[in-house]
Amino acid sequence: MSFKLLARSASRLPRLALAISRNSLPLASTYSQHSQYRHHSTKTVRLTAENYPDVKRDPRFAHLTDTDLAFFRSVVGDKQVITDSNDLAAYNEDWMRKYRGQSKVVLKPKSTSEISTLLKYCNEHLLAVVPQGGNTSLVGGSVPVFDEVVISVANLNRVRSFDETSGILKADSGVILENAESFLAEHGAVFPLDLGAKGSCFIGGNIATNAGGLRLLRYGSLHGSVLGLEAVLPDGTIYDSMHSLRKDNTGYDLKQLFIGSEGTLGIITGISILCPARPRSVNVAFLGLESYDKVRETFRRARADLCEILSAFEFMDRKSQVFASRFTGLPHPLAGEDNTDVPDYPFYVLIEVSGSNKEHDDAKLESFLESVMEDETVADGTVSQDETQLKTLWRWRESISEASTMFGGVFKYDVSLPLPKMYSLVDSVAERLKEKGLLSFEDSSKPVADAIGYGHIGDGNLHLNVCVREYAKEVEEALEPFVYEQVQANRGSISAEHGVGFQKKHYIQYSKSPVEIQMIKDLKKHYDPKGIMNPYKYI
Ligand SMILES: O=C(O)CC[C@@H](O)C(=O)O
Ligand SMILES: [Zn+2]
Repeated sequence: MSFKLLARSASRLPRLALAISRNSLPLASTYSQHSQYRHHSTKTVRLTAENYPDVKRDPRFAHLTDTDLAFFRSVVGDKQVITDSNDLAAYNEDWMRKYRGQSKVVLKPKSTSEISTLLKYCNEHLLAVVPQGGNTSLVGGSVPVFDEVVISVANLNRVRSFDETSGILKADSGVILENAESFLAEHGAVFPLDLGAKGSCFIGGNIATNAGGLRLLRYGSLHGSVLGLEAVLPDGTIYDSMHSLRKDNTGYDLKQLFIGSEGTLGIITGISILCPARPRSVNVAFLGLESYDKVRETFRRARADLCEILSAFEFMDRKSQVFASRFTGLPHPLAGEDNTDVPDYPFYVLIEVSGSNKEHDDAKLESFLESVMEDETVADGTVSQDETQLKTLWRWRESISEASTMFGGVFKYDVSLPLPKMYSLVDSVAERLKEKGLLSFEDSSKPVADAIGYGHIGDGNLHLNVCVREYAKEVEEALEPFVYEQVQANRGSISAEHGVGFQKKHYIQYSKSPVEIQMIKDLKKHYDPKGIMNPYKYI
């Protein structure tokens, strides 16, 4: 496969800049020769409860009994009650192998009414509950901390209806995002959310965590797209607002309470969501840039010049691309024939445009790229020529999250920051870890291998991944609350899109005022007075 390289002639484009920033790492090819990469090491799991002696099991909660199990079996059937310790492992542990709970039972109901019966029982018998979707949380939000009962919505996986005129999809919460997307593709529509974990995450979990993803820039947040919900409250009451209404101005918009509630107010069982028409032409450009300021300038120009066809604007730092290269094994998109002449820019940008007229959209993208390369805002780039290339270019962005676990583990920070300050957080964190003698790529006796930055620059959202060889407590202490203090000082948010979960439970005050925290606690107390829903997390 060969990509169309944008003009590399001297007249329109500076020569490939192989000079690297001061903090540079070896080039991708050299870097990948290091032997310290370990795919999904099994040695680094952190046992949540053991490592957090200040987090205690709430003594008000009951312990699971045989009577409870017999009741659960009578509701959902024997097969949907999982108690075998081997089978439980996948539900107790998150995909980063960072958090692990000790639940003794997973329930897999098949309907909203079964969930209602189960929750009513758990509430009456003071059994704490963790709702679980695809278990792709990045903040330890979807696994138990102690022995909570896991209620999985995996068996609620039907599309209920799709109205092609209005674009409204109604579906169970356990539909996998990618399946929803494929279904909609057949009907000329698109799900207004896309993210790297689409093959595993559930749309109900996306809503419970208010996932942001790769195209928020185009489609806005789920707070705008979700038109209605069905959810079961902790006492078993079914809240049904599965409307098809774009406009409903009758006071409090209660469904919003569940969007981003992280399973603390009930279990979402159904969603009604507005799905835009599927763009007929989509194109992606992958660019190399010489500074973060140039990344920002390119974004400013993209917004102004590409206007309504701009559908994603993502940025990746050099180190994140080194990781992606190693992880995917793909030839670099900006490399020469046979993957020679591998470029080495401190920053890369992925721009997606989508619209309804290919000729028009291509011409617009081309003239934008010509203009940013003409004045050397962008140093180098390539544009996809077909869908395969488009997907390959996206891999350079989408694979980073998983690639960041290659050394064994990762501390993930997902913050909103004003654009001018955004990247300096990555530098200051790396410096701090070095000063403390914790970071070295070369020296494998150090717990931290590297700190990388990438994210949805179009949404002001930075992903800072601190890639570790082990989940050492001293690393966590060097990072927290340091990262959150920096974010607060710049009036950012400690969670742009991943949520609070277990990881940020003690830090919510860095983003919410005492009045807001009190209002949240009041709501929680009102709807979940016994506190059974996803305890030890969020608030
Ligand atoms: O793993 C991360 O830190 C980011 C995951 C996801 O939000 C992404 O944008 O790729
Ligand atoms: Zn993200």
